Amino acid sequence: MAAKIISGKDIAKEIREALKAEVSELKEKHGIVPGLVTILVGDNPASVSYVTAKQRAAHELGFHSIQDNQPEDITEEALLSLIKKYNDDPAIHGILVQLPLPRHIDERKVIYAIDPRKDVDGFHPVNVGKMVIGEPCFLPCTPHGILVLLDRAGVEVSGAEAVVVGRSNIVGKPIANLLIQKRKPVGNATVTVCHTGTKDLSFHTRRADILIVAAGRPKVITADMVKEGVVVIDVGVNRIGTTPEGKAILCGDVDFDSVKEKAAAITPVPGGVGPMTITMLMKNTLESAKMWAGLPSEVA
Ligand SMILES: Nc1nc(=O)c2c([nH]1)NC[C@@H]1CN(c3ccc(C(=O)N[C@@H](CCC(=O)O)C(=O)O)cc3)C=[N+]21
Repeated sequence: MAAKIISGKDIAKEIREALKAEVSELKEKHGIVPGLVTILVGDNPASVSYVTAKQRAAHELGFHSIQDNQPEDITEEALLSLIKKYNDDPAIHGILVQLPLPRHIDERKVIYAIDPRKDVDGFHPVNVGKMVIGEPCFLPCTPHGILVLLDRAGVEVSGAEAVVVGRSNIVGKPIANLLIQKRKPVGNATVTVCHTGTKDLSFHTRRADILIVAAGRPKVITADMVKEGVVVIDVGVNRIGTTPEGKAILCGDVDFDSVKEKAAAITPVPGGVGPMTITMLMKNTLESAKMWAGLPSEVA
């Protein structure tokens, strides 16, 4: 069986159209413009390209958006006071500090410094805690995007065996948590969480009806490790080379070419989860703007 390709790119485009309409309505009816600041420390090429994509999306939706570039050697103290400035800025509803940060800066301190009501990444412990107990909050963008992808692709999640490979704070842990919740439309799965050190990884992955891979290693999941008819969500973004024109060559954590022959559905890399991550950042920022204005919102 050749898999249905779940195009995150197309689904993201549809959702952004809907968000755009909502942004204009918010502007017309209430005079509110969602505001997003993305803070980039240094000039790591991958980080620059992600932040640029986020800013482009924000512009396209009609957000007030600020790209705040800081030098690699900014002190932790200066970065923390910059965050405080945006915490206190009423035109800003979402603050994103691009990770990873240089080694001399404590990421924990930075995440704790962001006002949880502007934490559109969903990384602050207040939001992580609310997510775990099922309260309205900012969901982390990648797991949030995966929920939407599964919903839009019509995947039956309730009662399914979902296997997550990877246990990071930004993908593995939160997606496993969300999938076990009594949550509609996507939830009520039976979840196993593995990682690259799991004994007999393929014993687990072969049981999966839904396989979510965020291992951070190129092509760790091969065709022999999955069952016929599985739905595969590939979260990996690995740069494995450069084209003669100087563009990065990307691949996922799944060996797409072989796995697609056995899967019922699969997300590609690029064009799968990545565009959804950015779209959910926009969604969270819009919901934040509504919350700050005292309007009904999904995050409060
Ligand atoms: N505070 C913070 N929040 C983040 O959300 C965050 C972060 N730091 N640090 C890095 C990771 C990574 N991430 C991606 C977003 C979009 C694509 C994406 O759109 N990828 C395109 C390809 C992009 C390309 O060509 O490089 C695709 O898969 O089609 C990928 C990765 C967000 N992250």
